[in-house]
Amino acid sequence: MISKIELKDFRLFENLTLDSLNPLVILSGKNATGKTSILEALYLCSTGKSHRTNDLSTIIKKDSLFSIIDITADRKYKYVISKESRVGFINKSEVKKLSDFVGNLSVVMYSPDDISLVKGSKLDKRRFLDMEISLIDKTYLKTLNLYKKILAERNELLKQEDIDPTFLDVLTKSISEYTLKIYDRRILFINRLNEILKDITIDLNTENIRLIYKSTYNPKDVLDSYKKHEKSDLFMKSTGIGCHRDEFVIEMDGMDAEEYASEGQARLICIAVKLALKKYIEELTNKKPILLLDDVFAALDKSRISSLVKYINNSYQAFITTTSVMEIPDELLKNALVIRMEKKER
Ligand SMILES: Nc1ncnc2c1ncn2[C@@H]1O[C@H](COP(=O)(O)OP(=O)(O)OP(=O)(O)O)[C@@H](O)[C@H]1O
Repeated sequence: MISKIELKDFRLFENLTLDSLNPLVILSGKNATGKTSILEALYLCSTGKSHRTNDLSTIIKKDSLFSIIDITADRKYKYVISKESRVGFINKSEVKKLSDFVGNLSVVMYSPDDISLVKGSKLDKRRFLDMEISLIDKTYLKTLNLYKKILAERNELLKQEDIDPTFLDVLTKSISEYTLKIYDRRILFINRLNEILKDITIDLNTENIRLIYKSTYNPKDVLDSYKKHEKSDLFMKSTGIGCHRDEFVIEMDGMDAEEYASEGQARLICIAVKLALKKYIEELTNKKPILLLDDVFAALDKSRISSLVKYINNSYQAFITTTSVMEIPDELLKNALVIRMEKKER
């Protein structure tokens, strides 16, 4: 459980300390008081990445050189971010490889931006798969990086004037093997999420939700798919099929949620997927992920809120942001530490 958070030169905070934290923490305050930034800091310490930007230099407080996030939980985690580098520390010792720092502190976050799981681009969806699977399975990240290397090499070769067919065959065989490995791992992840989602959708009293993986090749014979696509690849001078082109769609009672889900339904789908992810991480890693819920109640009606309360109260620890504590159900408020975020007068 996280008992203390200290931020230095992080986003709008010059120095912030939140101490003696509870299993349930509610961050309440007006817009732009830094509620989301606190969740972002926890997410960064867990995944090494921000959920809202790819450019980590933007998280450093304006006119400062670096940000420091200090978290006290089962161990002490420190993440130092400068414009040029990122360094993680566990119990004051520097962790040489960032990949060994990430994933130690386990969190699952829901943010309104997660709507991209339902309505976003193929890239958004692949990012979700790759990021979440990488955090629970380090060999997946290695496989993915090797895949990207072979893909770059194959694309490079396809751009050449005189293509050596033997070399192309070697790369095609290799990329098809890595594609299958990545496909298998993604399918394993999606199948288990779908199993868990069955119970969660009953509890949340929502439509049936299923993630359906869409591959750009025939997984039963990946090499043959690449061979059949070779002519087009040679013409386009780029590899047109493979894991870098796959995606998933989410079905709601058998219909494509991207087309048919209302705003509220889409948000509920995202919440359900994140709750399923939390359960999956628990099963697989024996860790107890901390729930980070950004503005989670805004989109939900009363009955859905009370179902969600059950999940939150049963979770190991949860941080919830809200612009008004009035939005928070009494069953949560009575157990919560409410931190009121104030805007600094300029
Ligand atoms: N690098 C930075 N340096 C200084 N201030 C920053 C930086 N990045 C963001 N901010 C400021 O932080 C504030 C946003 O904080 P944050 O998004 O955490 O607020 P919030 O309380 O979650 O708001 P909302 O309720 O609107 O979601 C904005 O005023 C923004 O201008």
